[in-house]
Amino acid sequence: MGLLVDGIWHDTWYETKSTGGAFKRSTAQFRNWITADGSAGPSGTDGFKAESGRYHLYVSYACPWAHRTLIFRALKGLGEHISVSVVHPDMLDKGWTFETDDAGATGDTLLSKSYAHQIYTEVDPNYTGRVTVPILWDKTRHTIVSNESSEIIRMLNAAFDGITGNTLDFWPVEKRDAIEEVNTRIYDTVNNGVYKAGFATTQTAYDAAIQPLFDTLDWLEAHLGQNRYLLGDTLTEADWRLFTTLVRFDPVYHLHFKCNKKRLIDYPNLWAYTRELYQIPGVAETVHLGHIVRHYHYSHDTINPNRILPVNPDLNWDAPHRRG
Ligand SMILES: N[C@@H](CCC(=O)N[C@@H](CS)C(=O)NCC(=O)O)C(=O)O
Repeated sequence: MGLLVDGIWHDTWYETKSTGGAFKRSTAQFRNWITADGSAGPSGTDGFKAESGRYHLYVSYACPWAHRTLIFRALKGLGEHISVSVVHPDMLDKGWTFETDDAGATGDTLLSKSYAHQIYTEVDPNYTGRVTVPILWDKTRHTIVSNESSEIIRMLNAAFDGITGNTLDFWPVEKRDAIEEVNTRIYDTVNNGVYKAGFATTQTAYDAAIQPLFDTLDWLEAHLGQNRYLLGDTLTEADWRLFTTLVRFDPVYHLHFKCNKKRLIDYPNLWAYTRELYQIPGVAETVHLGHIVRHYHYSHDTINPNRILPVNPDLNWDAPHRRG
């Protein structure tokens, strides 16, 4: 675990002293958008036109943010249009690596790098910042389009529709305000909330994260008792953003991040909802619990210094969900 400073890799854990033990996630720096005609998106520059075979995704199967992009690639029929490399689940002193000695870790099938930080310095030899996945790479311009998953999924949602003919819309215009509202609460208290609990280095910081997390899960349990999806009858990006955290909840966050007031399976509606999303064709193939469990427990030695992997209960993801 580390970061780049002026293009040089430094092996240091997250700094939490200056924030009273609280984990603060840094902001992604590459913020261009792929669009259907190559015009600029809401941020960044123009010139990233949707074209088959032009773009490459670097992901970790363990990472909930990268997982969103894999789900959109699958659901939007982009498998044959956007290639993928998968990092090794262990993120140790060199950060994400392209070692291949774990089933599913592909190596860097595009640029043949050894470490993900070399992809960042390929674009900016003086890059300063964290080296995160997902990374969306442009083979034509030899640069990073974006390293912000919330924006990558919105590009994949629409930019390639003219190429694929897939018009599924997970970010419908008329629901965008409502999606934003639910995303904000879920990001702060659930998606990032589990990290705030897990990476807290003081009791106060942990306590400040854990209550809002379970308050939101209790609210979601009630909400999903009345609604099939977060926004009612329409499946939207808000559901997929929640899903990648829920799928990791019992295998990892419950124990490793001390989010243990309740398990996912203690919430009947949330658990059935998670299974419904899991069972949508194409989604199960994006869920790699082996990488998920291995990554967190093996990589975060400040939390689990002996790197012992827990056995974990078997969850039946294929059990009928009986929703809808
Ligand atoms: N804002 C980013 C966050 C991505 C992120 O934090 N990814 C984690 C993996 S789950 C990572 O690569 N962390 C490495 C680090 O922080 O050094 C996004 O959503 O795309």
